[in-house]
Amino acid sequence: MSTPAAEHAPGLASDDGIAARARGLTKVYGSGETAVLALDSVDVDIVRGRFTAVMGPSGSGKSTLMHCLAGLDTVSAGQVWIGDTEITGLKERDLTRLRRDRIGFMFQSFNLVPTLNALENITLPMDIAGQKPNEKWLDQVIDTLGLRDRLRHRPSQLSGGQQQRVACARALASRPELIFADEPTGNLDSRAGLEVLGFLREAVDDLGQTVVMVSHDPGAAAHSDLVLFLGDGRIVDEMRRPTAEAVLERMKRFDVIRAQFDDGGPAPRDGGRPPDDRGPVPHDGASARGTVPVDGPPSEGN
Ligand SMILES: Nc1ncnc2c1ncn2[C@@H]1O[C@H](COP(=O)(O)OP(=O)(O)OP(=O)(O)O)[C@@H](O)[C@H]1O
Repeated sequence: MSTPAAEHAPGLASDDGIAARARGLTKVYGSGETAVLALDSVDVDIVRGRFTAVMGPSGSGKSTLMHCLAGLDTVSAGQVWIGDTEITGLKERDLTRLRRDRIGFMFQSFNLVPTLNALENITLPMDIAGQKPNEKWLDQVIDTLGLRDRLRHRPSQLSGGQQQRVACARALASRPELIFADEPTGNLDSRAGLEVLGFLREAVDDLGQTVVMVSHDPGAAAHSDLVLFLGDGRIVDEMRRPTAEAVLERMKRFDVIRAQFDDGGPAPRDGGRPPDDRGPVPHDGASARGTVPVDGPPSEGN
């Protein structure tokens, strides 16, 4: 399959349009009576050149899923691939190199180095890795993010939104196959948050990047192409071309389920999917377990 994103981003490892994949991904924290099943045999395909949001109630496993997909945490069972490289079972040294070379990270705290200016912060991971930035790409990232006239400023001379844009540029600078963003707007006011989401959207649409974002905010998820909903460590639903209202409505259903459970009823393992949606997983891969068909992503963004 050839997507515009694939054409934009030569040299990516996998030819099948999948930037990251998990099969049977299971994560248990602790052991014995205190063991917590954070991820329960999750199957998921992250489509390349798309913006995927991961949502779900607190404790549903969003961060754990992101950390396991990004090779930041070990898995208890199952397999994870970045492109066509299986990362489960990689030695720590190889995993570190893979993360450095192929993945960009954006966290709630920007983690900028206060003594370095914006440009130095942006190129820092590549400097550490001894890599030369591709100047044309770097220019494109800097201009897309509107940082051209801020490059010589230190983080303390930048607004929160500008700092997050620098963090975004740093994640993009080495042209990673995949960007993982954990609550990237969590520390920002709504205007700056919207800016960052707009830039992530542009990174996908204009630069062909693949973004996976964990968020609590339906408005943030509305910038994505696809929302995966986690409930009790499972992908229980997904939504294409989401709107904030539709995501909010879906999230409310988790609250209803939780309230019923708190009242003594059994908690369904499907996170409140409507009864009609509870059929078996279709053979084309669409569905109930969060497997996104390669040919099925939306053709337009928000
Ligand atoms: N290091 C850990 N040790 C033990 N339990 C953990 C650890 N990390 C996460 N958990 C548990 O695993 C489950 C999933 O946690 P996770 O942080 O992935 O959820 P989340 O959906 O990201 O939550 P939130 O929205 O509150 O950030 C929770 O029950 C959590 O308490």
